[in-house]
Amino acid sequence: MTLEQAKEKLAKYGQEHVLKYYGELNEEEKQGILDQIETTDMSILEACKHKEDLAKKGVITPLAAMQLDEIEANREEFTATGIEAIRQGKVAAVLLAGGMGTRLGSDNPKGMYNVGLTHELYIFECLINNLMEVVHQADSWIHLFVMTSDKNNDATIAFLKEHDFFGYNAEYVHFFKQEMAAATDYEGKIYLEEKGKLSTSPNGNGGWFISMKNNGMLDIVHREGIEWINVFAVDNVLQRIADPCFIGATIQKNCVVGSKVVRKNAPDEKVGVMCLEDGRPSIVEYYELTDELMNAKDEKGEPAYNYGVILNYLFKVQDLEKIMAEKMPLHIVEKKIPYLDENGEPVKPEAPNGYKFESLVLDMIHQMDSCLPFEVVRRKEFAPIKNKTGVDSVESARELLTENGVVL
Ligand SMILES: CC(=O)N[C@H]1[C@@H](OP(=O)(O)O)O[C@H](CO)[C@@H](O)[C@@H]1O
Repeated sequence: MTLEQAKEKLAKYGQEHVLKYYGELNEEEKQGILDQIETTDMSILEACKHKEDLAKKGVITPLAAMQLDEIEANREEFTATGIEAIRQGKVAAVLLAGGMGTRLGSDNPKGMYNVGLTHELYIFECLINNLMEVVHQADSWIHLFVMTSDKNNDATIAFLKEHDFFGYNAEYVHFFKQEMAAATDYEGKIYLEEKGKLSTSPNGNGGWFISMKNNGMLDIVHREGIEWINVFAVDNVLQRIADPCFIGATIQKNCVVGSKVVRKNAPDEKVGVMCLEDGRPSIVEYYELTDELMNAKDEKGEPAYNYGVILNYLFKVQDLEKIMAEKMPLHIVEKKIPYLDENGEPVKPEAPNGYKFESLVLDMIHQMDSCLPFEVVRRKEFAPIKNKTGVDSVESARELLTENGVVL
């Protein structure tokens, strides 16, 4: 993009200030900021002006989950169907790993965190070990797509190569980067991180399929005849990936999405809850859950919204492609954003000073016609590492790993 074109685009969105230091930049930096201006979706900044209209929910009603007893009664049949789909190469997995281990006190990609005590055991390693169990069971490799971000792509690739992909077949591992979104002040003006660099952050986990497309990954999906994609989060070390029983149940129930859920351990547990919204499958994120929904009871007196998602979804590719052109709701998150002050000096704020814009994978569920919430045993499949200590931490995950026979 030329300087003229950049100016034109910036003027349209009232962001001309980002070129304030353009004259001071060297040629490479100039090109850098022009490229950034070209690739940044600025229409989303308009969102700031209509904050109230964003991500508004419709009428929420309960959605029943397939519970453990029903799953047990059909385990063999579901598993056989799932294994068959895997053997036919119809199933792939997508690891959402764009994040850093900042909250764990690490500067590395989150997946590089070592949860081992007497020997090294990295989060990535735990996940690959889990997937390997299915590879052995099905006697078939499963394509694993790894979503990284600008912040951690090179480190992630180098780390996995250095460790020989923890025994996974490298031909079945593919990397792609999630896109970045601009971060702004409270007036919707983009911050500068450096004189030649807009302040940006990963665009949320809802952009994963579009990013796969933009990075040429769908060519692989089509070439290989992949029909189902299991997306999952990097932070859950007990995550069962490409679980044949889950895949089989989703296929047999004729659903276009499956979502692994756990019975909530408290009404205010920090998990999104499965529900129907205006009659379609949906998820209300924990910070948007009203007291009324939190305490609602069904006819049996049980909590009506009792199934929390563990960020493990199985999507039908065909249906993902159908919704690709649809706009996703944007979530605005208040954050501490490093920026340059009036004198061009870098500032690391102590308190939130602006917005980041994210689209969320759970909003994709609402765009789908049907979803099977599939209950799993919490202590066998859910050990998320969000913090260093306390609830959902390295400590609690270690306890659960040990309980499941993993030697730390
Ligand atoms: C946008 C999104 O996918 N949020 C997920 C995700 O939330 P966190 O804020 O990352 O903890 O993980 C939770 C499970 O650990 C899940 O319940 C929730 O819905």
